[in-house]
Amino acid sequence: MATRDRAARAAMPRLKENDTQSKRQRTAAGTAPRPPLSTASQNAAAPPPTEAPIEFAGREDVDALLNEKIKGKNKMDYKGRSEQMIEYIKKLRACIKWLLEREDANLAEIGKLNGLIDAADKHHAEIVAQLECKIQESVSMKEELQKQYATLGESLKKVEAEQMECLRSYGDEKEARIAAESSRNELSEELNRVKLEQKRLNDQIKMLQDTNKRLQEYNTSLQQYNCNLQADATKNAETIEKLQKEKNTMVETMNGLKDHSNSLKLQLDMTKSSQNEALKQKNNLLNEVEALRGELQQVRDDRDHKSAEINSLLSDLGAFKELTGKSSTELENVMIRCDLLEETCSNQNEQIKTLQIQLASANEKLKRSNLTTMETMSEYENQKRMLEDLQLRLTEAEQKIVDGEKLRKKLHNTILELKGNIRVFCRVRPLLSNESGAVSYPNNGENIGRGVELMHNTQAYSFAFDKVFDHSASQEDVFTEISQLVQSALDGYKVCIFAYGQTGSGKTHTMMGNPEFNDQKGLIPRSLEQIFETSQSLMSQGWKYKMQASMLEIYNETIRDLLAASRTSIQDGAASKYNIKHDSNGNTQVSDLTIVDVRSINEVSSLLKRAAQSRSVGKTQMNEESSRSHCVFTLRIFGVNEGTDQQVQGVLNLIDLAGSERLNKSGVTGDRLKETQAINKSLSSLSDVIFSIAKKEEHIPFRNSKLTYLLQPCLGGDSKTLMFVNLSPEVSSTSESICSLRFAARVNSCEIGVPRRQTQMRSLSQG
Ligand SMILES: Nc1ncnc2c1ncn2[C@@H]1O[C@H](COP(=O)(O)OP(=O)(O)OP(=O)(O)O)[C@@H](O)[C@H]1O
Repeated sequence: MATRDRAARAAMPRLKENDTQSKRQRTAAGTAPRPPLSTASQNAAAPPPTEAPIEFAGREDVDALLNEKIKGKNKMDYKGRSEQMIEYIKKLRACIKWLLEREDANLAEIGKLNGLIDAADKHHAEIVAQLECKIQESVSMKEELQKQYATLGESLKKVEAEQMECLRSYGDEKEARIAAESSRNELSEELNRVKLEQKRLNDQIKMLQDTNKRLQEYNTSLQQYNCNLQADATKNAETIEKLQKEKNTMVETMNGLKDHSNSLKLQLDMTKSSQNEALKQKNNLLNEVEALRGELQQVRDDRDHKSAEINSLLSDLGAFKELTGKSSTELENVMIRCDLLEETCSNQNEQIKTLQIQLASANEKLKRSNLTTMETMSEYENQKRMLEDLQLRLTEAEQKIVDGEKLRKKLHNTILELKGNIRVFCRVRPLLSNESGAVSYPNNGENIGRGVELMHNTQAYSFAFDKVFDHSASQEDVFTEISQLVQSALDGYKVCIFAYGQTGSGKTHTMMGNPEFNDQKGLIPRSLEQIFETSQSLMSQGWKYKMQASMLEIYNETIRDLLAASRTSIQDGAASKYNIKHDSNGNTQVSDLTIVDVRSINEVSSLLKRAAQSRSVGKTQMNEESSRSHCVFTLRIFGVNEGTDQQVQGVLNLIDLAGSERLNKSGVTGDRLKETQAINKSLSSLSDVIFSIAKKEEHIPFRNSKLTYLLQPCLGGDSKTLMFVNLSPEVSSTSESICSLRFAARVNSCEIGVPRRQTQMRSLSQG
C-alpha cells in the first residue's frame, strides 16, 4: 500500500511540474513578446531572415507547431514549400531539443523529489514505530490502572465502611463536644470576666504607677525648678540689690556732685560777677589812675610852670633886688605864694604816690581774682568731667539692671516653656465670722508655700501645687505671682488664666475683685494696668501696641456678648450668631462679637463697668446668678517695633468659670437643674479635654462644649495656661474642696505643649 502511495505521489509532482513549467513559460512569454511561429510562412516571399532561436512556452506552442500546415503559393511552388518544410523541420528540431531539455530537468526534479519522499518515508516510519511503542506503553498503563482501580474500589468500600463507623462515633462525639463547648463557653466567659477585671486592675495599677512616676518626676523637676528658680531669684535679687545699691550710691554721688556743681556754678557766677566788679573797679581805677596821671602831669606841669614862674620870679626878684630894690612885702608875698605852690606840689606828689599804691594793690587784686577764676574754671571742668563719668556709669548700671531683668524674664520664660505643663495656683478665701475652718498649710518641709491640707471625716488629704495662697494673701500678692505671665502676653504669647472652684470660693474676687478700690482690684484690672504701663514704657524702645478687648459670657451653652452696645443685641445672643472659629495660627474669632479698641486704662475701666452692667441685665432677664455662667475676658495685643520691624501678637484670656458644685449637693430642680447640668456638662467637657491631653490621646473632644471649643488654642496648643483653684475653707465645703483639688492636681500634671511666641518681621508679613 505504501509503495502504491509513493508511485501516485511520484506521478503527481511530475504533472504539476509540467503545469508549473508551462505556466512559468507563459508568464515569461507574456512579459517578453516573442516572434510568432508562423513567421516563415507569413514572410515566405521575403529573403530568409537571420537565424533567431525558436522558443516554446508550452504544450499550446507544440500543438500549434504540430498543426501547422505547409502551403505553397500554388500547387507548383515546390521551392516555397521546401523552404517552409526546412523551416518547419528546424522548428521541430528546436521543439524536440526543448522537449529533451525539459525531460532532463523533469528527471532531475523527480530524482530530488524522490529523495525527499524517501526521507519523509523514513521519518514517517520512525514516527509510526514511536507511536507503536507509545500504544504498547498505554496498553500496559491501562492494565496497571485497571488493577489500581480494582484495588481502589476495594479500599473505597473499606473506607465507606470506616466512614459509617466514624459518622456514628462523630454523632456521639458531637453530642459530647456540644456539652463540652457549653461548659467551655461558660469557662471562657468567666475567663474573659477575670481577664477584664485583671486588665482593669492592671490599667489601674499602670495608671497609678504612671501617675506616681509622673508625680515623682514632676516633684523632682519641681524641686529642681524651685531650687533653680530660688537660686536664680536669689542671684537676680542680689544682682539687682547690688545694682540698685550702686545705682543709689551713684545717684547720691551724682546728686552731691550736682549740688557741688551747682554751688560751684553759683561760686563761679559770684566769682564772675566779682571779677566783673573787679574788672569794672580796675577800669575805674585805671580811669582814675589815668585821671590822676593827667592830674599829676597837670600838677607837674603846674609845678614846673610854677617852678619856672618861681625861678623867673626869683630871678626877677634878684634882678629886682639888684636893679630896683622893690619892697620886701611884695617879695614876701611872692615867697608865700611860692611856698604855697611848693606845698601843693608836694601834696600832689603825695597824692600821686597813694594813687600809685592803690593802683598796684588793685592790679594785685585783679591778678589774684584772675587766678581764682582760672582755678575755679579748672575745678568746674574737673567736676563736669566727673559728673559726665558718673552719668555714664549710671547709664551703664541702669543698662545692667535692664539686661538683668531681661535675663531673668528670659530664664523664667524658658523654665515655663521647658515645663510645658498647665500651672496651678490654689487660693483659699478667708473664713467668714460664723464659719469653722478645715484647711491647714504645711509649715515645714518642701511644701511650704505650695501645700494645702484638708481634714475630712477624720482623714487628712494633702495636695501640692505651684503655689498656694492662704487666706491672708492680698490681691497684690496674688498678682505679683502672675505678673510675669501677664507680661508675656505683651511679648507675643497666648496667655490663659482661669479660675475654677465651687460657688462662693472667691473666683470672681480673684479675677475681677472690686475695681473701685485699689487694694481690692482683682487680676483683670491689675493685668490691664500692668499691660498699659509696660506698653507705655516700651515705647522708648520703639514698640507701639494696639489692644482690642472683648468680653462674653457662656450661659446654658449660649454665648452672650457683654460689650454689645444695646440691650437688644445682648438678648439676641440666644440666636445662632457668635460662632466660634479658629484660624491656622490658633487665633480665635467669635462671629458678631463686639471687639473694642482700647487705648488707655480708663477706657478699659469703662469697658469693665459696661460688662458688669450687661451681666447684671442678663441676670435679671434670665433670672440667674453670676455663678451660673462662664465669663471670658479677652485682650488681643498687636505690637510692632518701629526700629527693628519686629511684630508680636499676644492674647490674654482671663476666665471666671461657673461654680463647680455637684448636682446631688445643689439639690436643684427645673431651670436651675438645667443650668447646673449645662455647667456640669461644660466643666466635665473641660476635664475630659484636659485628661485626654494628659493621656496624649489622638482625639481631644474640644467640640463637646462651647467653653472647651473657645479655649481650644489655649488648652491644646502653644499657650501659657494657669489655673486658679479657689477653695472655701469652711468644714461644710470640704468634700467639694477635695473634688476641686483632685481635679486641679490632675490638671497640674497635664502637659499641653511648649508655649510658642507669635512674632514675625513686618516686612515679611507685609510682603
Ligand atoms: N481672698 C478673699 N479675701 C476676702 N474676701 C474674699 C476672698 N475671696 C472671696 N471673698 C469674698 O467671698 C465672697 C464670695 O466670693 P466670690 O463671689 O468671688 O466667689 P465666687 O467663687 O466667684 O462665687 P460665684 O461662683 O458665685 O461667682 C465675696 O463676698 C468675696 O468678696
